[in-house]
Amino acid sequence: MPSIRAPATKKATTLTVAVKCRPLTEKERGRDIVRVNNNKEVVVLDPDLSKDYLDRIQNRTKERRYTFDYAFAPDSKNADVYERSISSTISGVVHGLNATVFAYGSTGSGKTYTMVGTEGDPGLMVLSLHTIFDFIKNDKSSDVFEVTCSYLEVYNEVIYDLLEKSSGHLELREDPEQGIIVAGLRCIKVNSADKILELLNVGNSRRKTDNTDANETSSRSHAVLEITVLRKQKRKYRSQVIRGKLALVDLAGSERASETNNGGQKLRDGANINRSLLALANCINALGKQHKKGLAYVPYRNSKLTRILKVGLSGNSQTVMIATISPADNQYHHTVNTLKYADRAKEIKTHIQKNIGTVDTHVSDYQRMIDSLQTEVSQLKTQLAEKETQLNTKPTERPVDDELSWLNTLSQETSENVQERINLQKAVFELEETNLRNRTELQHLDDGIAKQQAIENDGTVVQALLLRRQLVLDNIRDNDETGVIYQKEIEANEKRRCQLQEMIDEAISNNANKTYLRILSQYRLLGMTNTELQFEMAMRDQVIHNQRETQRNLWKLLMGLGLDEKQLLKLAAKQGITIEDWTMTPQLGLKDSRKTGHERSSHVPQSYANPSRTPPQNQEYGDSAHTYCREEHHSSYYFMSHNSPSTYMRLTRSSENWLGHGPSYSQKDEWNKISPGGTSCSEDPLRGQMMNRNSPTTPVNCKSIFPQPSVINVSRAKTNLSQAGSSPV
Ligand SMILES: Nc1ncnc2c1ncn2[C@@H]1O[C@H](COP(=O)(O)OP(=O)(O)OP(=O)(O)O)[C@@H](O)[C@H]1O
Repeated sequence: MPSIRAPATKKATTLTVAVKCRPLTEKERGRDIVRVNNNKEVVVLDPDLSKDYLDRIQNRTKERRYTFDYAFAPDSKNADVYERSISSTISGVVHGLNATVFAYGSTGSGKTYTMVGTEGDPGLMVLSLHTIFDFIKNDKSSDVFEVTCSYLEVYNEVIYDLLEKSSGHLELREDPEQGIIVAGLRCIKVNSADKILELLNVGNSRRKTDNTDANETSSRSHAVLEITVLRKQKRKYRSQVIRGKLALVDLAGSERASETNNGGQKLRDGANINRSLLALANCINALGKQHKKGLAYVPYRNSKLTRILKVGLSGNSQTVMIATISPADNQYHHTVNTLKYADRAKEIKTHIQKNIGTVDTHVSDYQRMIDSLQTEVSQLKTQLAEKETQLNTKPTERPVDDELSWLNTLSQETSENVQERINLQKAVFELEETNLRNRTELQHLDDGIAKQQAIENDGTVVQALLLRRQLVLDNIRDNDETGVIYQKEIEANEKRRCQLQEMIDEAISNNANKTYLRILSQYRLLGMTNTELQFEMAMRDQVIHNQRETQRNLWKLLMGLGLDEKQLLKLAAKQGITIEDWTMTPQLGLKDSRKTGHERSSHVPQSYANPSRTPPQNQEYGDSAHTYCREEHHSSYYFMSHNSPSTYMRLTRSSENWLGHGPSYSQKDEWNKISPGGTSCSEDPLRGQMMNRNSPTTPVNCKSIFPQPSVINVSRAKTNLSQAGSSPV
């Protein structure tokens, strides 16, 4: 019997921001200039004591005041921070929700102290782990839990596994289900908090730290501890798996070269740390701006750190930012800077939903292909490394030093060139996707303005719409400017690629180290094929996304009919359909950490089956009018407006398919697409593929049937890609 699953509810939530001020350390002889009021307000006094009364009342003081969800004075313990600001978030992880906690602040402000802590004052990582295992221990259901953990660091834009003794460089990969993941990262099964703490200690001892003027044990890398809780539930028809993830992030501290007195490697580390923190700050800026201005492009791709934090910043995650500050007067600028970003982060919205899969959920074919390609790429990399060692050790084969270093440079540059290309190309697609949405909104606004002008007397609504229109136009312009920069970078990358290819070709024809060069060529080629496949997958993601959206809409429609649960189940049974997860659907079981006391129990109602209850609101299903949940199609660049009239068209058509009537060809042109080869096609929601209309079991190449603007983008991208990767170098 076919079955449909009630959609997992989405809940829009804002980032929780807590500020923690550390005590003055013994070494610091300065003045304490930070005051915390009512556990919410942070006041930073003007460090310049010489300012007189007149300056102050004429507002010439540099005193600053900010309000946050929570603020903690220097005498607070880590346990206070934990209890008040994140404990409720952590408990959601056992119920299939994602959570991210990250500490942000300048060097020496207390991030590591807050996240890791000491024996007498255990940090948030330690306290969270205890909560998770306590929950599991006290769980009375028959569910089976499996907890795994990974621990990585990003140092100088390279990812290392902290749970591996001598970890190599790890790569980031985009997974349609899980978002960004780190390929090859070790995930260890654990059954107690103590075991994870042991691993945490081992990992911390491997972390890159250094003694700087600002901090004796300054972390020079960003560390991410990720705990995954799998909960297997036996259901009537099949097993269900709920997966919750908790990411705890200890960032490296921003610093000023002039203050740290660093030189050489330390200076370079500092520059890299600042670069990735700047990328994070830019993302926070853009996300904060989005709240006011709609769809601004968020440059996640500018650093590994921001790509790793992407889900925590805007996707399916309940996120807490702990901004750490020092109370010392000589840290005034750092403190105010941190507070400014924290203030902006308050505006960031994420969308949380349970991660539910079934045991028989199969990995898509595309994903398998990409996985195997990536394994091949990583094997080739190992071969390359081995070859390099041989070249170093075998005296008979050893080429002259010049050749060796030339080959090393070539290999390094080839690898960087491929990675850069992949990143740039995807960034351009994401940018185009953002602007496509902006243009759709612009179109709606123009229609709205025209309609409103015809009926309105005082023009207030028109004014508001015009204001919004201007903001959207600004966004489009900003994004276009960024796009031009990316295009130039792609051209430069392409030029470099040609140069590298020529160098390798020449070397092969000159009989240089052939095997090595062939491996290098192969590596390049596979890197590019990999990119192509990822794009194909992005298209597929979009089809899946649209299916989900249609299902969501169908569900909404069902709920809106006012039938009770029994009637609906009966109706479904008549059609031979089982409805799964009925009671679980509207329940996220999550508290809004921003509220306190009795206000906190903002649960979504248990069931909408009772007609007297409120039908689902937009927000609970992801604000369908203006909120676009990127986690569902994070790598996609096709967009169909959520609030356009076509939503209903899609629903009608798809519902017919769902009920087994087969596709209807009488719908609008939008759904009657013609591939360039002249084949008419329609989308099969069950297969998630476009099918040839004349032969409904024959899939049609997806890229040919999407709406016009996207088709243009893809062909251009495809051309670029084939130019870049079709011929082995
Ligand atoms: N709440 C606190 N109570 C007591 N000491 C603290 C507290 N927070 C931080 N410290 C002390 O301040 C110093 C700097 O803290 P920490 O190493 O955690 O800073 P950080 O922000 O992680 O720095 P970096 O970015 O350089 O790694 C340490 O000596 C730490 O013990």
